[in-house]
Amino acid sequence: MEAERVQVIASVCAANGAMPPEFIRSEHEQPGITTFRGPAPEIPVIDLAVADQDHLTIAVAEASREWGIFQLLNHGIPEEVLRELQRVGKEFFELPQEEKEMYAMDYKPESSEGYGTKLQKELEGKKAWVDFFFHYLSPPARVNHAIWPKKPADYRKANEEYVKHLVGLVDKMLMTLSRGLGLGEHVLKEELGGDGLELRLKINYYPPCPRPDLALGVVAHTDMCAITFLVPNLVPGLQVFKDEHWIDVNFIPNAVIVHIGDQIEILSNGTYKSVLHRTTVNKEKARMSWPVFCAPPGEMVIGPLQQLVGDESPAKYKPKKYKDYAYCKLNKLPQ
Ligand SMILES: O=C(O)CCC(=O)C(=O)O
Ligand SMILES: [Fe+2]
Repeated sequence: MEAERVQVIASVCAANGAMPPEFIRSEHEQPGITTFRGPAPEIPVIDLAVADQDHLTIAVAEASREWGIFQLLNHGIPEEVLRELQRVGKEFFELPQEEKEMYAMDYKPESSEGYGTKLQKELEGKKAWVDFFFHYLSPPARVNHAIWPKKPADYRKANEEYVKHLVGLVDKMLMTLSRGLGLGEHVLKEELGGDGLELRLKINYYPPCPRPDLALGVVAHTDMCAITFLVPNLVPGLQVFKDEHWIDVNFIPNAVIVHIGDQIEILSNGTYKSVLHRTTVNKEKARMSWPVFCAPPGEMVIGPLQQLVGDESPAKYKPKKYKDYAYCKLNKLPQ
């Protein structure tokens, strides 16, 4: 089935100013109504250059317990590497439509890769104002360069450079999160498959939208993976649900945004929170973001760490193979 790309719909809207009704959210979701306008706390910002290991552990553990999301400064990924990742992704989405369609993904397995748009409408029959591209970045055995964009020509180089830096940051944060639970620093990574940990890039492309007050980019969700590392472009749009309010994440140039996902919430037996988040869109500008979802291999069984479970703190989640968890989540079945 040929999907209708939001980018194509948006170019028609830009010409006639009309907003297609399937993108108009009901009032309880509309960002124009539900975005909190009062003074809101900012999501935690953690500067890796100033934090010594103990302070870093305390800051990361607290942010992960209270928020499930934080921004990292001085994370060690050079600015030029981020700029290149963003440039090549943007150039891909600016290619003629028929060139992008050569990468159209098939939606069968959970691990699909390629160019896509959400086919099924969500609850209440509404559609998300976003197109995307998915592909693995790591481990090498999982990477299929045949599906990576061939244009621009330096797409591969820019992405390989990014992942080279990112894997070190992922390890560092998993070690920090382990220490924050009072565990040995390698515990979380091992429970997530060790070097088999899978990093999958998604590029989100949110075209300009005539009525950003009525539409949503990505609808409210928690990430099903273990942990997500996200780089946005300059257009704001990420919101998190905190203390019953949808609040905007403030933009900090060159920061990397870290989301705790469902699998770390489960491993930590609920100590760390998988953050509920969504995205809004912009009237004039295309918003883009580059989340990298870090997840265990599908066969790994994930459940509360036995070191964290006892009479005082019974297990809150059932152990489950990650692929079964993903299947239930994607099909909206109970876990
Ligand atoms: O675009 C963003 O900032 C967030 C996207 C997101 O939450 C997702 O793709 O899972
Ligand atoms: Fe997300």
